[in-house]
Amino acid sequence: MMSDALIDIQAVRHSYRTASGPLPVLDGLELSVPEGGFVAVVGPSGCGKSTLTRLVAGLLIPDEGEVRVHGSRITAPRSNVGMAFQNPVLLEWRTILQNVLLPLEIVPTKLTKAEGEARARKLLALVGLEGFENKRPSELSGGMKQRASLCRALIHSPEVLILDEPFGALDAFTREDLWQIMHRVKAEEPFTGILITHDLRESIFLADQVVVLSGRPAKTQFVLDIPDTGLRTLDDLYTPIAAERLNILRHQIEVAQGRIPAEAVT
Ligand SMILES: Nc1ncnc2c1ncn2[C@@H]1O[C@H](COP(=O)(O)OP(=O)(O)OP(=O)(O)O)[C@@H](O)[C@H]1O
Repeated sequence: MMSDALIDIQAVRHSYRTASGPLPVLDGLELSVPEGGFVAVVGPSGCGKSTLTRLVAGLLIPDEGEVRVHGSRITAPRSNVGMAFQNPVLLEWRTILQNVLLPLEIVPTKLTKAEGEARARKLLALVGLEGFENKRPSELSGGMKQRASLCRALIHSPEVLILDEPFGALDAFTREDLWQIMHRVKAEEPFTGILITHDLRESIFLADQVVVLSGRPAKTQFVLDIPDTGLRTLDDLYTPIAAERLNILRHQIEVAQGRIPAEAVT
């Protein structure tokens, strides 16, 4: 199918082979992210959200259906992807700056060593870590480590940024700080991204589209567009429209969990 989406997932089905037989995880996954788009994916625990990120990174080829990036079918692992996870996994024997530079040692880059370092310093300043370049990971708080991990995911200007619950382990205030930092980063360093999250407020604050997956095997159950209304502030989460969006998504999650019938929310 022709599409101008940067990431285009169509009719994907996949089962893991396990000792006790095939485990169907995805059945009817559809997802489309335009260039510069930021899509949040929410769904019941264990429904296949991380599996979706593996498909986009080319770490997993689906049994059926297609995963395309820029129109090309993904058939092998992709280096042009940036990833950040709940656990920031920074290397203790490297400084923060050296940690951020790590992807440039692994994936092909046009940047010289000096340019790479300048970019790393710029990204660190953008997330408020100026002055921490030469610290070790253990000298940083959880939120600061996660900010460094975000810089590392962006250092090679990836075609796609995949964030798999990056703020999940942080306390509520730190998480809200990170949300605001994400907006700053997106404005200064535009990216195309997929955010996996369990936090509905996070999804409507950060993304321009929220995709709800059904229970396993997951299909795309519901899509909510969040129109671009310019810069978002935390106050926007306490408006009637935000309350309405959260209510819609909460009900969709209840449907996905099988706790209420689909008819109850239409
Ligand atoms: N390599 C694998 N082999 C077999 N089963 C797997 C494999 N990876 C994941 N699974 C199973 O597939 C299902 C979906 O896993 P996945 O990690 O994609 O879900 P998730 O939605 O990200 O979960 P959570 O919300 O708990 O983070 C789970 O039941 C998991 O146990």
